[in-house]
Amino acid sequence: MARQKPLNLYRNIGIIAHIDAGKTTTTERILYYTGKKHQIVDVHDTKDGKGSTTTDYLEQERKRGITIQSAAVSTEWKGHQINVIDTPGHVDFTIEVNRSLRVLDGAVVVFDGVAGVEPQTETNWRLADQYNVPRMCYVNKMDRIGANFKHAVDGIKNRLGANIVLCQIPLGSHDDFVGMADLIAGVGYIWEGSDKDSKWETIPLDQIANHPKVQAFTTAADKEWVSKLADLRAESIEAAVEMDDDAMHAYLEGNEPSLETLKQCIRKGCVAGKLVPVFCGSSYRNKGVQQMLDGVIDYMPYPGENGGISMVDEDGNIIGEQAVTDEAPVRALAFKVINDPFGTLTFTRIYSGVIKKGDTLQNVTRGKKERIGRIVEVQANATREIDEVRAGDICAFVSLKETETGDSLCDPAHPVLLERMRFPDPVISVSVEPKTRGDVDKMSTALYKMVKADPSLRMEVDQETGQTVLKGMGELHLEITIDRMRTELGVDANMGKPKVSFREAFGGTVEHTYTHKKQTGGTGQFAEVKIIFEPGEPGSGVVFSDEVVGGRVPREYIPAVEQAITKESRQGQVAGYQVLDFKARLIDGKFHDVDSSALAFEIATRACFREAQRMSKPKLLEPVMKLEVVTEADYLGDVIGDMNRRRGQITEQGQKGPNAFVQGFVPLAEMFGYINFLRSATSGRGNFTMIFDHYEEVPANMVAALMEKEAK
Ligand SMILES: Nc1nc2c(ncn2[C@@H]2O[C@H](COP(=O)(O)OP(=O)(O)OP(=O)(O)O)[C@@H](O)[C@H]2O)c(=O)[nH]1
Repeated sequence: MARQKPLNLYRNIGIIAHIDAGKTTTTERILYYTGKKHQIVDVHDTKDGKGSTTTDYLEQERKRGITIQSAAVSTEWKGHQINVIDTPGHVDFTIEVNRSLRVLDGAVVVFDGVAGVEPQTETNWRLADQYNVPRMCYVNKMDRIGANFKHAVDGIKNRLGANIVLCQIPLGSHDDFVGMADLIAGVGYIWEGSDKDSKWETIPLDQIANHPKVQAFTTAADKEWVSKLADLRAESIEAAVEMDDDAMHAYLEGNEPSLETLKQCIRKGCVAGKLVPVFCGSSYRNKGVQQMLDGVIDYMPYPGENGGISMVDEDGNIIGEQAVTDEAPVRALAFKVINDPFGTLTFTRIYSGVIKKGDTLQNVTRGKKERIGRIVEVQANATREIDEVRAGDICAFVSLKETETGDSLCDPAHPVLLERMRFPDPVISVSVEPKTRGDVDKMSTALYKMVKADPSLRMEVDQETGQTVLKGMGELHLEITIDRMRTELGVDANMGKPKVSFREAFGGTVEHTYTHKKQTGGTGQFAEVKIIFEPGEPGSGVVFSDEVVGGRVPREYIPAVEQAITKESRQGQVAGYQVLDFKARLIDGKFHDVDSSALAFEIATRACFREAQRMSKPKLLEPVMKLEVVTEADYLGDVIGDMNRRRGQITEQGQKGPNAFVQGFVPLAEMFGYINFLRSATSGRGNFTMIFDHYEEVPANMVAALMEKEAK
């Protein structure tokens, strides 16, 4: 079958934001207006158990009202196929945002019009920078009391550093939110009828100020925006034409660009990541969503418009780029695995080629064959079976056996690895045990499934105690995993006290020689290694270099040395935590024709590592979290005092809408149960967000006390 829809009529977009900014509501409205859903269901309703929003379908999500899993939904708008990924806002689920961004072509970043830029928006924005994802902004909740478009836009410019073009500005705020000015088209939209109607009257820009609904504005700030409309439009035109030399010249010669030219200029800048169009609305009141969808079509890239996907070798070095086209061998990336009552769904992004039902693909990451049985497209209310998928598509394969998140699926005749997703290491761990003794095996099978679906989870068995240990990105992340295991897989488990995942580092550069010699009759063991260990930059990982000359350590033993360093670095000398970021340079060594072996070199290297790390005055590192607390101003003093007691470092404080906020860094070890403190200190009115930021050295005088606390 030939391609039904040209690639330029596709948009694969993500909706990303801070918790509660309104992603789920916005996605629901998108599905409603694009005709895939016939009734508006609100997140409020679901919390009361009255309805069910499409993308929030897990029981925990309904209970907690937060979106844990990002689900891909396909829909259509004005002849375009739009695949939307609703990503979770909660900080513990950054991983979900991370992997969605990897496979998206563009993102709509949703802001709460009252709160503006929030910590998770910042984190997600930086992730989108890393993956070069073009973005547009949608300032939602303009109907809320305290909504402040200027505050949101200033945050986008100053805190996120975005070069923006205002495509729309709201006309009024809170109860006065009566419409929007479209600065690109040069018109105003004034809402008519009730919220449910979502109808509007279109009027010329210069008549907006005279409209009776605008004349009735009650606040000076709302009136001021309207008085500046002509200037704002001129600014937007300038920001647009700056993206294109021809348009800029024509504009400088006094020719007003056409609407078409303006849109092309903004599209060019947006696709290249140089310009961020800004929209506004109130999803809850059905205002602005259709215009925002038009913006998605006008400004978000189609698959391949921004280049293809990088192909890499085993070490992750880029070896080429695969363009997005049907005419190349199949290259696809599995980005999410969901255990669903109907079987496992493996969400996959197809970059090139055509995959048909019944095809066999090569899972290049695991070196296994994978047969494609059923292929489905997930729509608002149902899954639709399809026979084939092509370059640019996002779909789910049902019941794949071997594939995990991040794996590359390819034409078996042309296997190649696609650029990997990067996942952070867990920062917190808990012991878990089944509620019923007989459920031990069932629990480890269930945990294995959870870990397979979520690359930011790890499961280990503690060698000393035999306990099963689950590691993740935060307390809530682990709690929800255990909860999901109960509801989805029927295994009930208890969690122990959460523990911090500390790390270790070399304190300085050490050159050390170790000789392993053993002679107990028969063949002996002999190996000598001389290694320089150097601390590396944060995030540089473990780097090994073989700098031996003249065959003083024979080539066949070098892999044993490298592996020994990796193994030994998992258990450092301060307190048995993983040693991060160092370079190990093997510079010399000795061997013996008869007595040397890979094992002897492994033993020598491991001992060399242990002694060298101890000699280097090693450091203990702890995860440090970025914390933001928003509360009524009266409580701010107590919150700050408490942050200081928790070894916190305040970086910023100020006003956010009607509330005060404080931001800073606090060690995770001091943050367990923080929610309880905050509730009582602020009479339940304070909110916080906490995101892992970096590892930092534990002050020497704290090491013993911390280790003692951990041991309890
Ligand atoms: N006043 C107002 N409330 C809104 C608007 N959009 C969403 N909300 C409300 O804000 C709350 C959060 O909305 P959600 O859509 O669940 O937000 P979310 O960003 O998906 O949240 P998570 O999935 O938990 O990250 C809900 O109570 C919504 O009804 C809006 O435009 N105006």
